[in-house]
Amino acid sequence: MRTIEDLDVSGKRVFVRADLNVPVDGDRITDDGRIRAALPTITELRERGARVIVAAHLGRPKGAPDPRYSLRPVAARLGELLGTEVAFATDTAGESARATSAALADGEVALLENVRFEPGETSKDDAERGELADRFAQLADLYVGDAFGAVHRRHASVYDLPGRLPHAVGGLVLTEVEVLRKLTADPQRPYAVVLGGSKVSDKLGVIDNLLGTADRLLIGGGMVFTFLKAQGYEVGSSLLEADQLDTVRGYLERAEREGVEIVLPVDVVAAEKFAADAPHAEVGVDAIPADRMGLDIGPRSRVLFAEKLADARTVFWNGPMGVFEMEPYAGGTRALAQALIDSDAFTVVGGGDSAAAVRALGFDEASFGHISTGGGASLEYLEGKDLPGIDALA
Ligand SMILES: Nc1ncnc2c1ncn2[C@@H]1O[C@H](COP(=O)(O)OP(=O)(O)O)[C@@H](O)[C@H]1O
Ligand SMILES: O=C(OP(=O)(O)O)[C@H](O)COP(=O)(O)O
Repeated sequence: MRTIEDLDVSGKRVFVRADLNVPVDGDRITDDGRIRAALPTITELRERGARVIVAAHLGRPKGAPDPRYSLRPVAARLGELLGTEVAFATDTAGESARATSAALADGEVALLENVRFEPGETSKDDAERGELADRFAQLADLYVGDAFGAVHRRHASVYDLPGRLPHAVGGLVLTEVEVLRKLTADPQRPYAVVLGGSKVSDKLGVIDNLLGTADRLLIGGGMVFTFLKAQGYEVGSSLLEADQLDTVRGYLERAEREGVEIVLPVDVVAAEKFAADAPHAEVGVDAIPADRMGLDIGPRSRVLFAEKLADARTVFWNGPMGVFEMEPYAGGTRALAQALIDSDAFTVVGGGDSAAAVRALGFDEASFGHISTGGGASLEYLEGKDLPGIDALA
């Protein structure tokens, strides 16, 4: 795979696909970790005289412009961090994108509007993605793939575009893969994987493969309720993937057969609604009221999870244990982060929100072995799956 050192970038327009999918509250960026992680590649390209066109997604808009998902605030923050103006194209691959990229001088940077405003970006149809990739290709001379958090997505700007331009892999992707390789090659055991968060349908599938590699699987966050329901508990109005219950029962049986320990919470914090000021209480998993939703793991579960991590030698964690953005439901995630720090294990925290949680709750990033910018991407890498955004760079 070519790296950016192998490209002659001086005076060239370089399309950099980055993962700038940061958490936002209105137009305020609540954690800029992914923007910071994108800086080294952009800075090196600028210093070598490239005209840098950055492309990225924010959230999951439905293939049309939606002001809630505009990257404009990200352009401003990127400019602050780079210490230079970042031009912002108000469309993704249209008139503004063409004019903005054409106006760049050597060493200057532009950011395109959210690539997911174009239906072709995430389309399952090769031709539709290809049509968008063709338009992207007209904006630039070279392509750099540096969006580690999105390399598991077969999307136009990640997968189809590199085949249309001379390309190279970015330094962030290289660093991430180097660390994660340690976890696939020969992890020190016991090897524990902690899964949580809200992208439940996306991430349930990885469990099948993790049962073959991990010694212990701890389940928290929104993932919990499909497991509890599969075991016969009522979960009220909690996040539930009702069509995955049989799959999850299959995982539980297989884990039992193969001696992999699946650790589930024994209590949760159940709230009347998804709000920080909602009435809430700690309840056993056998007593979740029908009109309440589980928004965090409970105190007994926090102790249990810490015990299960204490003697681990390797831990991979993706997905917050609860809705950490609201203080009443942050305790589980805080306790889990502390348990990783207290263990002697090599610890990897992956995922946009998991990394943001660790920082928001005041932990020192240096207390962890590695903080990865990719959650789903790391998990698919650990599964040994082909990652479209890396394969396309070969
Ligand atoms: N019990 C829960 N119910 C609903 N959402 C939850 C629950 N636990 C955690 N979450 C949410 O999960 C989100 C992060 O999930 P996800 O995107 O899968 O993680 P990551 O970005 O780290 O890969 C957070 O915004 C958090 O509020
Ligand atoms: O936030 C991301 O992934 P993550 O939540 O698994 O870390 C990436 O930006 C990918 O976003 P997507 O899961 O909407 O494709």
